[in-house]
Amino acid sequence: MTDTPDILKKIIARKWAEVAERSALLPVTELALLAREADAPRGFVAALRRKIAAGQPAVIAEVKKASPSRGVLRDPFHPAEIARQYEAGGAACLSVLTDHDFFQGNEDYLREARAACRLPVLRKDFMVDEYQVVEARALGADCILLIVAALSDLEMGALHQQATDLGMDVLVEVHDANELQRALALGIDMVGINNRDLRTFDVTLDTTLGLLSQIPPDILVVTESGILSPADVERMRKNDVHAFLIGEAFMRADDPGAALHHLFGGTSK
Ligand SMILES: O=P(O)(O)OC[C@@H](O)[C@@H](O)c1c[nH]c2ccccc12
Repeated sequence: MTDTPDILKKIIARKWAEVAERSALLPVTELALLAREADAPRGFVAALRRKIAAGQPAVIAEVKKASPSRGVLRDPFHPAEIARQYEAGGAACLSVLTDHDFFQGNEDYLREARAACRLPVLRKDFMVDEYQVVEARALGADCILLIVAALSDLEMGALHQQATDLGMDVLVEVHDANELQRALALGIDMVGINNRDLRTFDVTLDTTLGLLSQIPPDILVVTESGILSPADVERMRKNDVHAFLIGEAFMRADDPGAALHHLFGGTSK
C-alpha cells in the first residue's frame, strides 16, 4: 500500500510556522488586549439549540472559497453578501474558513461576514496553539473548531479551556470511535462528526450514523461535510441528527441562502 497523502499533517506543520510568524509580529499579550475589546460572543450553541427546540434544522452555513479536495468552489467570492443570504435563508450560525494556504480563506472574511449579519460565527481553522484562540476572539469569533485528530489530549484540553474562558463555544471534531472517546473525556457540550476523512478525503455519511450510539443524549451532535441532497438531510433527521455543517452544496449555488432554504425543504425559517 502506498502512503496516504495525509493533508492534515501538512496543514498542521504549516500552522505551527504561522503561529511563530504571527507572534513575532504581534505578541500574544497585545492580541489579548484586542480580544478584550472585541464584540461580545453571540452564543453559538444557544443559537443551534433554539432552532432544534423549534423543530427546525440547525444549519451552520459555511463561507468557503476553496478546499484542497475540491479546488475553487466560488469565484467571485463576497463574504458579506453570502452572510446576508445565509441569514435570510434560515441559517442558525456561520462557519468561515480563515486558513490562507489550503482553503484560500482570510481573517477579513470572518470580520466581514460577521459584521453583515446577526448570526454567531465559527472560526474554521486548524488550531494548534493558544495564540490562535486569542486571535479568534480578537476577530470576533463566537466559536472555534478543535480537530481531535490534530491534537494531543493535553493540547486539546488547554485550547478548550482557553476558548471557554474567553466566552467562546467549541466545536470538537471527530471522525472515529477513538477520537470520540477522547472528545467526550474533555467534558464537551457539542461534537462535530466529520464525514470526510481529512487524511484521505473519503466522504461517507455512515461515519455520523456509526458513532451516534456512543454519544450521550445531552450532547449536541453536528454532522459535518458531504451533505448534498434532501435525501442526505432526511437520513440524518430520521436518526435524530438536526445540526448540520454544510459548505460545498451552498458555495456552488448562485444564491447560497436560497440553496439552504431549498435543501431543507423550506423548513429552515
Ligand atoms: O463542504 P462540505 O462538504 O459541505 O463540508 C463543510 C465542512 O464540514 C468542511 O469544510 C470541514 C469540516 N471540518 C473541517 C476542518 C477543516 C476544514 C474544513 C472542514
